[in-house]
Amino acid sequence: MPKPTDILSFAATQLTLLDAELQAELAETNALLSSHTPTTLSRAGLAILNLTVSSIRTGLGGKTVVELGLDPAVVGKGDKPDIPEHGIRVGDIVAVQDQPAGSAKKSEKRDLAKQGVEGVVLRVKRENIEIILDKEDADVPSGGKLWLVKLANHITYKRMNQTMGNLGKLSDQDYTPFMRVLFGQGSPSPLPSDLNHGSNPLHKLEWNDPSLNDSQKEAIRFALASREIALIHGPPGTGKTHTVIELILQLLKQKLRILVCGPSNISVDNIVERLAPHKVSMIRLGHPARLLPSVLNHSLDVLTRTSEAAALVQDIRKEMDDKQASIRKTRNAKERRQIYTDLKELRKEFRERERGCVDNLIRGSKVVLATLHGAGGFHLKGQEFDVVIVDEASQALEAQCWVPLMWVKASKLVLAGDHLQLPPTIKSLNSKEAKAAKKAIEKEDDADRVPAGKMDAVKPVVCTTTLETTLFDRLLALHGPSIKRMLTTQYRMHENIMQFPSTELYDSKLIAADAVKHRLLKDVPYKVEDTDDTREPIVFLDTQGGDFAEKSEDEEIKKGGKGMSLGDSKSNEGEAALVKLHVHHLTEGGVRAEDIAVITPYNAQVALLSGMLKEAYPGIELGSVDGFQGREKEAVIVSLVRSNADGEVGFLGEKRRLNVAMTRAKRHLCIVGDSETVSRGSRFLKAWMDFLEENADLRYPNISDTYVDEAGAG
Ligand SMILES: Nc1ncnc2c1ncn2[C@@H]1O[C@H](COP(=O)(O)OP(=O)(O)OP(=O)(O)O)[C@@H](O)[C@H]1O
Repeated sequence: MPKPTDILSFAATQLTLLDAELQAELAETNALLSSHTPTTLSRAGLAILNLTVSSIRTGLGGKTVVELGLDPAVVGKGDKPDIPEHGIRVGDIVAVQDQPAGSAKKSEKRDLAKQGVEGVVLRVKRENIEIILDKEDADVPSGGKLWLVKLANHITYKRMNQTMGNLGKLSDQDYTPFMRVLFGQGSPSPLPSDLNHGSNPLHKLEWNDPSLNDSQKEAIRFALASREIALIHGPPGTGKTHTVIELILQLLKQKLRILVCGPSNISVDNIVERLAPHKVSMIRLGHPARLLPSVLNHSLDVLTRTSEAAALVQDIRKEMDDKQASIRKTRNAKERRQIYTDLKELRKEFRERERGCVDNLIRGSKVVLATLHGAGGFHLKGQEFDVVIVDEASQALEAQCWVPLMWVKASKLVLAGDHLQLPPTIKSLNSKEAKAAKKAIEKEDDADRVPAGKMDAVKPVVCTTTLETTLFDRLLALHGPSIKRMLTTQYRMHENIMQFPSTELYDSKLIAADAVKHRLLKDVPYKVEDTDDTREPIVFLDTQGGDFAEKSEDEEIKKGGKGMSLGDSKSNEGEAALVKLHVHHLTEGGVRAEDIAVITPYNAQVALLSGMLKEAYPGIELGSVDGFQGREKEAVIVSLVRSNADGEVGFLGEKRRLNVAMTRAKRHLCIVGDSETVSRGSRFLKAWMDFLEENADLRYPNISDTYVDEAGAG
């Protein structure tokens, strides 16, 4: 019997864990801000110096938008006023402050982090950057030079916290039967007994895409027939989004109203783009600056401007802009106060009119799309949907999934994802709260342990969660595999590349589509020579023997938003040289650098490789395994890095990370690693090394090869 999850204690645990996660993120940002000078932060891409306000206007929701550009005093004569390269992106939370002197002491800087105004980056252009301010009456520092600095993103936490807070306030009679199923207090309604037979009406569906494969069709029928929950399990390259699109079209044929969400803007935009050719009446919520240009025509903002009611809203917007402009000209405190009062009134009026206009638009749409977080905006409060679909569901925190579920009225949920790839990144994994939650889970597991050999008959049960447990994981654990259907034909990898992950992780169920199963690099649709490398789907450069030892390094702050983490990382120079050599061989054979990706679990190795490869091969893509999830390339080289006498594998011990690493390549996968060290890491790693030994083109490079060929390798 599945053990039901106590909803109140679930909400309380989530709140504690979310708070620990926020604290971890704040601590990381504070450590950065307090221990580095503004110049270092700017070099690391986390701050922009020497700015001034170039204009202030009213944006969506009546919020103040400040545009910042480079201070003309720092722009050389005849130079373009372009902002130097930085890693601040749309959606980032930033503070705008008077710029501290370059020599400011650490403690002064720490205080500064609390001054100035905070806001969200709305638009990033070469010459300026726009920020929506959080507080309506915030006074932007003016006069001297300003700087802008990236802060921890606490806004997403706020919404998740509110959601979990609201969940925790419900009483027993508030729980709908749908919610009870989500917490195992009820079982999903039984499926029609003839679902798998031709007699069921769902077998007479007219498909919009006749090329759907059988597992995709079965998943769609299953999702249509399920009353409360359906999980669509899409291993790498199996057309998960393809299936979701067809599902949406079928639901629309049944005249149902659908809310489609994903954890990121890109996951949602991807669906909008693929639905657009089907002429679906849909609306995409979310700020236009965060949406892909191709999606804008479906965005609420653009539709609001082009609809009839829009004119009324525009009038007020103009009046507010004029008032904003006048504040800056006024020095008189009394006048300024009056203007703020007027603005407040106008803002109220603006919101009311805007709400009316927006409400009409949204209520008229059969498909509404938003990020999970965005679905919690006031626009959707209490609206009714027949089905909520979450794509990339295993990339979302459970609390994130509850944002739409608590906010709109819905009675059915479809999750599409792959719980065997990486879950969302968690920073507080080792916090006190996270450890306590893990312990509680282990205790539950122990209580449920069954005699060996009977395991299959028992469903795993997870009543307590860590932040890493996604809703997808928890539902699967709660109700067992009968609530999911797996897509089994993959359209990405050569069959040899697919084989190991299929056997080890997907019950040997994956099948390579005919179009891809024998594709090699030498067959790409441009001229590539037939070489020892281009004719091999898998190459293993085994560095065993101890000559290619790893190195530990303290990671410096890196350029760009994602590289904020400080701490211990690993690199391996010998492996990096082998990677370079392999890239050299591939490109010599005619493979374009743009068709090659080099990935590795360690940031220090990314940095090392970047220094060695970027200049010689500008088109090549380099990055962490985690950052490459969801992507694919013709040729992928994976540098495993770990090589030590103790068999320490750290990060590599995570199966889901390895799964991502080994399933990105379409035609050629080259693994560079030390089989001796790696195979000691886990049973899974041992099995992988054995598989490579038998099935890959196995090579034992010599450290001296890397010196000789280095010279010739560009
Ligand atoms: N039935 C099908 N017939 C032919 N090609 C298909 C079919 N289904 C999916 N594909 C192709 O497979 C590829 C992957 O599809 P899609 O982008 O939907 O995958 P996904 O599973 O969402 O991706 P990921 O593996 O990154 O999660 C696409 O190129 C798509 O056109």
